[in-house]
Amino acid sequence: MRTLREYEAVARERLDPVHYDYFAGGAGDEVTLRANEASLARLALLPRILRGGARRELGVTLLGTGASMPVLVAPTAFHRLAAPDGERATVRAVAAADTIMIVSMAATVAVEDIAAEAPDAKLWFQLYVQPDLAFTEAIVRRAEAAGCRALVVTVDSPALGRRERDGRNGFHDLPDGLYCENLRIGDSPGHVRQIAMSPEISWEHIAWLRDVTELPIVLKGVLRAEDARLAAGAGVAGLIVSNHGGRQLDTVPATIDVLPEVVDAAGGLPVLMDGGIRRGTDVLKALALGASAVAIGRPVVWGLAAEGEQGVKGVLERIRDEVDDALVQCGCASVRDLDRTYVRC
Ligand SMILES: Cc1cc2nc3c(=O)[nH]c(=O)nc-3n(C[C@H](O)[C@H](O)[C@H](O)COP(=O)(O)O)c2cc1C
Ligand SMILES: CCCCC(=O)C(=O)O
Repeated sequence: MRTLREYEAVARERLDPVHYDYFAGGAGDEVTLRANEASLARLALLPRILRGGARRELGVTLLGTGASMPVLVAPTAFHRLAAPDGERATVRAVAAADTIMIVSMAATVAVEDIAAEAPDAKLWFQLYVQPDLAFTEAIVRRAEAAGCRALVVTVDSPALGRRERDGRNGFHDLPDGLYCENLRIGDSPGHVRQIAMSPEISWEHIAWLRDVTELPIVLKGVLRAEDARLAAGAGVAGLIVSNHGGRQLDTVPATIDVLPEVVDAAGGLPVLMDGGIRRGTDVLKALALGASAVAIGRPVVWGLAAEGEQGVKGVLERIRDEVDDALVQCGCASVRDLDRTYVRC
């Protein structure tokens, strides 16, 4: 497989079609799902000439965590549906690539076991704040104890998105034997249905979370400038511009289209972006428009389904090569050289 899209084609052949639809699908008419990739494709890169460097610097530091490239692994649920070792295979590949894995709260391997599988892996933990604060705090303590270095709080899910493919396929729960291991309490296994996506979660919960943990808090799912301003005022450490890969509210804008206004409102906080990143050129466009880094969701799942750990490694190395190629073609020696003049809107 030479490209991220080729990994998707192989994954599609290997996966149970019901599980493929869960991974691939979006909400409603999937307008936003398509828009993420389409808007990135529509932007043009404007390279400089007669400059650059013999070697490119791709590394970034995010909230004190170094990554060898500006491409992180977005939190995605249920990796054991894609490959038997699930998140264990993913974390080995992520550690080898020296980037950051954002572990999903809905992982099918416990965060402690993910951390133990690759002790030098750099992990952040994704959290859906639960109305049961004692339960939420217990999960935060587990993530801290496992060595996670940031909490990524998903704020675009006051309710689960309307995923019509899953409805048609009757996919509402994990098959027997697979559990949401981060929700396990004592001997009772964690079930997907236990994850509350609650419309009652508010800024007060973010303030509560700041009191509960020393970990930096990143809000994932920001699309509007005024929310970025509120976030900066609420003492969060970073933002992720995300529409959940088109899986929550359909017809919201493509993430790349709102990135600049969120960056301008974020008061200097690091802003990451995800949604539709499939090529090195997509990464450059997001960085040029102010992102500190991007994250990829589905391509990692496709690598995992196609070839397990090797497949995730393949996906990460191909996007790294493409970022390097796009930089050299743009006349840049470093990801830090990019600015808005490199993109024509
Ligand atoms: C199968 C799947 C599961 C996901 N699970 C989670 C999750 O558990 N928590 C979360 O915050 N986001 C979740 N997301 C959203 C991703 O973190 C990310 O925002 C999105 O996939 C980025 O778009 P991309 O798939 O086009 O790269 C999931 C996305 C997919 C495709
Ligand atoms: C209840 C788990 C939800 C995982 C998720 O966020 C997604 O499928 O997009």
